[in-house]
Formats: sequence, C-alpha cells, structure tokens
Amino acid sequence: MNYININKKKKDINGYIHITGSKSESNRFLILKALFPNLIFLKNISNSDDTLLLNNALFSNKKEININHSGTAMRFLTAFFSIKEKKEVLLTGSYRIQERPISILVETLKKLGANIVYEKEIGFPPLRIIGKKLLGGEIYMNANLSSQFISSIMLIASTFENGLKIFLSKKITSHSYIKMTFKILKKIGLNISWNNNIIYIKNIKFSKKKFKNKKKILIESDWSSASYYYSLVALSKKANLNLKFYKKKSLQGDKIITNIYKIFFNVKTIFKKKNINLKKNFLLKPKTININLNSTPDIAQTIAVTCTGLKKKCILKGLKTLKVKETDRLNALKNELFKLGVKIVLTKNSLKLLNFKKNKKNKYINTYDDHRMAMSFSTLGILYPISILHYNVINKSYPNFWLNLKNLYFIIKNKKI
Ligand SMILES: O=C(O)C1=C[C@@H](OP(=O)(O)O)[C@@H](O)[C@H](O)C1
Ligand SMILES: C=C(OP(=O)(O)O)C(=O)O
Repeated sequence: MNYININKKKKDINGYIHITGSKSESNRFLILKALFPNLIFLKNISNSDDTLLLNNALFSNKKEININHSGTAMRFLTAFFSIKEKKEVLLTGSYRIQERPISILVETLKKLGANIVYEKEIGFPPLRIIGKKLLGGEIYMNANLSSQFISSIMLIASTFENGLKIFLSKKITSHSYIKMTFKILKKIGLNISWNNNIIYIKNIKFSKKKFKNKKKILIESDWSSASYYYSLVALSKKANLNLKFYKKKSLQGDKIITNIYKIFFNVKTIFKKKNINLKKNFLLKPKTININLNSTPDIAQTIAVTCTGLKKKCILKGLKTLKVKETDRLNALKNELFKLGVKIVLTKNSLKLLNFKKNKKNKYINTYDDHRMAMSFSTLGILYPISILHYNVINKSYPNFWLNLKNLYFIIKNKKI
C-alpha cells in the first residue's frame, strides 16, 4: 500500500500559495456556460478532478458518463441532462456515489416532467436520463438533506418556459451553497428572487439587460482548500503566509473560517488587493469552541483536527450530512482521531472532542476515499510525523496540495507498506 509521511523541522509557516478557483463556483459557472455558451468567459477555474470530470461530461458524446466520486457533478449533471432534448445518457459514478442519495432531486425533476430511471437501486445512481423540454411551474423541495438538489434545479430553471417557483420545506442544510447559486444567477443577470423559503427564477427572456453582454468572471480561489492553511497557521509557532485570489466579499460560505480561526485559534487574516495574508496572533485569548457548521459542512474535519493538534476541547454541531459525503465523515473522524489518543463522542449530528493523550508514535491515517480526511490530518505534520494512506485522494478537490506543502518546506516522503 502506498502512503506518504509528512514532517517539518521548523515549526513556522512562511510563503506564497496559489490555490485554483473554488470547485463549487467553477462547477456552477461551467453548467451555466454550457447552457449559455456565448455569455460567460471564465478565469481561474478549479483544476480539481471533480471540475474536470464535470466539464468533460458536459460536452461528451459517450452513452455512459462516469463522474467518479463527485456529488456535485452527479447532482448538477442530472438536472443538466434532463433538459438536453433527445439526448440519452447513463450517468454513473464510483461505488460511493451509488450510495449517496439522489431521490429528492430525481423525484422533483420527474414531477416537472423529466424522463429519469434508476438503473439499479431506487433512490440512488446510476441514472438513465432522456432529455426533454421542461416547462417549469411550482415545486416543493425538502431542503434538509443536500443543498445540491436545490442548486442543480436552480441552475437550469431559467430555461423553463414558465420559470420556476421552489418552495423549500424542512430545515435548510448547507444554506451557504444555495446562497452561492442564488448570487451567481443574480450576478449574470437572471431575474431571480428569494423571500423566506420561496425561490423564484424567471425564464431568461425576463432577465436584465446585462445578461446579454459577455461576462468575464474571475473565480475566487477555494476557501475550503484554504482551510488547511488556517489549520497549519493555528498549529505553527510563527506564520506569515500569503494565499492568492481571495476577496473580502466572497460567494463562498467557507470564508467563515476567517472568523472561526480568528476567534478560536488566533489566526489573523489581512486582505491585501487580491490576496490574503495569514499571521498567528498571540495576544488574543482563545475561547472554548462550540460551533454549528450546518451551513458549511466541508470545514468540519479541518476544525476537528486543528483542535486535536492544539488539544482544545470542542463541540461541533449541525453535522448530520457528514454521513452522506465522500465517506461517513463522522465515523471516519472518530476512528482516526482515536488513533491519535483523542476521546471523541458522536451523536447523529454532532461531535465532541474531550480528552487528548500524548501522541508519540507516527500514526497511519486512513482516508476512506475522502480528500478532506487526507488534507485535514496532514496538517498535524507540523507537530509530529504523520502518515497518510491512499494520499492521491486529494485530487478530488486540490491536486497540488502535496506540492504546495513541499513549497512550505514540509518533508514529504512517498513510501510503501
Ligand atoms: O453545492 C456545492 O457546491 C456543495 C454543497 C455541499 O453539499 P451538500 O449540500 O450536499 O451538503 C458541500 O458539502 C459540497 O462540497 C459542495
Ligand atoms: C462533499 C464534497 O463534495 P461533493 O458533495 O461534490 O462530492 C466535498 O468536496 O467535501
């Protein structure tokens, strides 16, 4: 089995890092560009596998399209292909994608007239989709399992003759991602409103004038990927780190890490033109950590690992959807943190880190086909040597991650068991 060992002699972090554009923004803009080809010109697109797979799928002539582990691609392409008139595709992915639910999206699209059939198990991919013209109207959607179901329909809704009114029911999860979709549709000029739990998207013919002009869009770099550097700075002795292409006014909810790491981990962010500078501030007294991450689930692993490194007790709530991500992230965290001597208590939607024993030996961290397990745990390499199994999983969202750590003078050795 291949693994890598990560270590660092000096416990400081200095340098410049360029992370490519947000995978969530890239995936949304690429769907919109495929729907309205002459209107959008994109810069700083994500180089993640998930974005490459989605982009290739959009223009593929193959009968079967495999999107591997990408939940976003699976959900966004289901909606996209359901309106590609006369085109038939079998949309599939990895074993894990075939375990991740999709019925809320499929049943909603079917109510709107789409032709979609579950090829294996009801409620899960693979899906056979035969595209047809959809007219739109009004629809209720359960918003408490994945925001991707709602975003995917929002992205195609302006092509419906009658537009679409979506009534969101139950407690909205990953709210920040629906907000991102909303803001992007507004930004390109579509006529869209969101009041209370009703999102209303009108047909493109009702869009604002600016929709007609070609838009140059510089995609902001990925804040979820930046979270690993926030963890590194929090765990360092001293830091002066610059990350490229970040804005004070972001479309990404994960920018909340700037506040979380400031309040709880003494990491100071300074916005300088298009970059951010991170420093460790020793003046503030860190508070006890008790946060709800229902709107921004992708940063939960990063925060749990930072707390482990700093031996800080914490309670993270709003984590129900972690069970249906690339792996069951709650159990994966429990197993791997236990190896590091952490006592962790799980409920259905929360985790508590309680006791920390001294970690002496190099530990082998399993990654469960989850990029965020690999990247979050690797940040402990600044404190003690740590080994990450199946380290290529990072390609899903951030293929340059190991290279970028090397640029920060981490010693990274490829090994075999
Ligand atoms: O819309 C998006 O780009 C995403 C939405 C979130 O998923 P859920 O809405 O399923 O929680 C997030 O976890 C995922 O990484 C990206
Ligand atoms: C959950 C994630 O992605 P997706 O749902 O697109 O697979 C993620 O990137 O953490």
